[in-house]
Amino acid sequence: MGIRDSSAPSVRVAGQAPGGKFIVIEGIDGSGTTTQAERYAAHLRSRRRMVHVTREPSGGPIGAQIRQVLTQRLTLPTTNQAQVMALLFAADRLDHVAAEITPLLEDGYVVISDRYDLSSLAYQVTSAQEESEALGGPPSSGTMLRWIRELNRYALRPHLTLVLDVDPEVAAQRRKGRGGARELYDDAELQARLAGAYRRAEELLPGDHVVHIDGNGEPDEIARAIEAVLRPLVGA
Ligand SMILES: Nc1ncnc2c1ncn2[C@@H]1O[C@H](COP(=O)(O)OP(=O)(O)O)[C@@H](O)[C@H]1O
Ligand SMILES: Cc1cn([C@H]2C[C@H](O)[C@@H](COP(=O)(O)OP(=O)(O)O)O2)c(=O)[nH]c1=O
Repeated sequence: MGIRDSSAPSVRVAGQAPGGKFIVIEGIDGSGTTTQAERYAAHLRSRRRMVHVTREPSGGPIGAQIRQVLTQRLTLPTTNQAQVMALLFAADRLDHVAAEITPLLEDGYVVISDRYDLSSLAYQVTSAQEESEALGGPPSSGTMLRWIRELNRYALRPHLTLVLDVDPEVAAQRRKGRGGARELYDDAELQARLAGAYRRAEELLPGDHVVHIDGNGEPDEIARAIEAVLRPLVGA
């Protein structure tokens, strides 16, 4: 079981809330973030800790709109689609932090978010790059990366971001097993590029504490690795 730890203190503009702990879990579609967020919460509950699992897009009003786009119930114009999505996700994130995450942290909860701004830095940067390539345009990733960081300047920094690194073929098999309708980013080539972006997550989030966990194995083995990584931070 491989673990890679950036061990950097947070130096981003937005501070960390006092009280509880804010943990983010990230990875490509089908990497197991939902499964592992729930498993870790169950572990903490069994130790009588106050824990809350949330996700992005959030359950708030902007999150609901984003889900309509992801399920292609709502269609955006194809030009600058990644930019529009980045704006929607950044707006949803600030609402999510203010309405749900910060109040619970202030009450001392461990808040686990299934996705946060690393998803925007991976998905929207990579899909903008694909769009630009399809139009025969110049590489756009540096500009887009800086712009998305700016959009998320006021997003509360997590105490720790866990990245589940999973081979895109393994994740695709899992998505197939899970069933459900095809979503906006459900494309093999995009998911392979995203897996590469996640492997370089600490470059996308300079100053944040990022830990990689090999997510290809059995759920129990991954859950044990996550508990070991988070024990010093959470104390359980
Ligand atoms: N380590 C694992 N090994 C095999 N299957 C898994 C593993 N983790 C999750 N799954 C299954 O794969 C599917 C996708 O997992 P999920 O947690 O929903 O991923 P994500 O939220 O990252 O898209 C689900 O059906 C889940 O039960
Ligand atoms: C938070 C966030 C998610 N996303 C994408 C990643 C997923 O494809 C989708 C979330 O949909 P969801 O159905 O929750 O997928 P999963 O169970 O794999 O997390 O939204 C972004 O593109 N940017 C973001 O900032």
